[in-house]
Amino acid sequence: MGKVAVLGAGSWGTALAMVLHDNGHDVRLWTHIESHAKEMNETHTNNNYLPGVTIPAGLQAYHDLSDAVEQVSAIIFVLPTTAIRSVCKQVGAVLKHKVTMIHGTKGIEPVTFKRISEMMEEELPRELFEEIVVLSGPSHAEEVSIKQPTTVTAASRSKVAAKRAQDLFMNQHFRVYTGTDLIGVELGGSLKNIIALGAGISDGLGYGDNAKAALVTRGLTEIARLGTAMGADPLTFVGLTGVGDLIVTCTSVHSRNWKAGNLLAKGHTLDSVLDQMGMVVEGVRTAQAAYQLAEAKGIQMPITTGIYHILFESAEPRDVVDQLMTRMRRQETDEVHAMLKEHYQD
Ligand SMILES: NC(=O)C1=CN([C@@H]2O[C@H](COP(=O)(O)OP(=O)(O)OC[C@H]3O[C@@H](n4cnc5c(N)ncnc54)[C@H](OP(=O)(O)O)[C@@H]3O)[C@@H](O)[C@H]2O)C=CC1
Ligand SMILES: O=C(CO)COP(=O)(O)O
Repeated sequence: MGKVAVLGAGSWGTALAMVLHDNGHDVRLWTHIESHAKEMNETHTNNNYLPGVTIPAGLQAYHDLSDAVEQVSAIIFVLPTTAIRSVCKQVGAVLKHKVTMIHGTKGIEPVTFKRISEMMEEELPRELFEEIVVLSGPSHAEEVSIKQPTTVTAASRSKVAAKRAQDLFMNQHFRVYTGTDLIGVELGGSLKNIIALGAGISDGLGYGDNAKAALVTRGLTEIARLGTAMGADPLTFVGLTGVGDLIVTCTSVHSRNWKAGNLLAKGHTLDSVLDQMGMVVEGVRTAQAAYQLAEAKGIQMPITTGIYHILFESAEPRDVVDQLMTRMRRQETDEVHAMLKEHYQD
């Protein structure tokens, strides 16, 4: 078992570091805040991000990035999307050898429309890695940190790199599949956060299970519509990192995106919601990116568009629901369903 670094000591970085520690790795959990590293090492807790969870004594928090990445065989980026570019630059300045680069971040950059692995490829010196791996799936940190059964997928263009990530993380509580559809896995994990904001809004408005099931199902259709236009395999969206993650994020009490949507529906402003959350709510910026991307590509994403209007143009949630319900009459299936049908007929 070797040395590995987890960059980002929020809820997900801490939970993933605990999985790696359980698997016998020498884990360095890096935070950009010195007092945070000190507090975690002294108290074995991370109360702002994973309250009530004890961090094992052998799992060390680091503040010095060059110490954290020294001699590691793998680096796992578990940061908000907004921090990926700057932390990659910092890693590029201190890392001296090739490693397996993995990330667990779920977002798309507005304006550039870049996925996380694309940003990493742009910012990290090419000689430091071969192919990037994304680790994604229905996996809330709160459950992973207490060893509740969880399944995820490690996807990379390189089967060898995906297998390396599987070997690092897999254990009896944390089951890791491999895959090669990097684009589909990254997009599914990012776009589902927008729909989860919608599920929180729907629940906050007092709508019931029928509305939520409709959001999940029609949300999946528009995720797959954009995803396939971006080069993803449509089948990925019916797997763990597509519908699986969509279900958990739209229904779990742990979801940050669901909670944020719920508060918005109850009349809180976006700024006050983001202040209250104290953790990253990726769906907000991803809604901006997906809305811009759908407009640029002429792709129909009515739910995403409605949520964008609520977030950034002060639209009333109830009016958005009315608009969605009274859109032009359509048939249910479209080109994404046709692609799936073709696949299953093969
Ligand atoms: N939470 C979960 O259950 C899951 C989350 N994810 C994804 O993982 C990613 C991280 O999420 P999560 O752990 O929940 O986020 P949190 O908000 O819990 O933690 C984010 C961490 O990143 C740090 N950070 C913020 N900006 C920077 C920066 N510029 N440089 C260095 N560190 C920085 C924060 O530090 P500070 O304390 O200073 O803010 C904090 O330690 C997101 O993309 C999320 O969607 C994926 C699966 C599950
Ligand atoms: O991606 C997640 C679960 O798989 C986490 O979602 P939230 O950020 O909404 O909590």
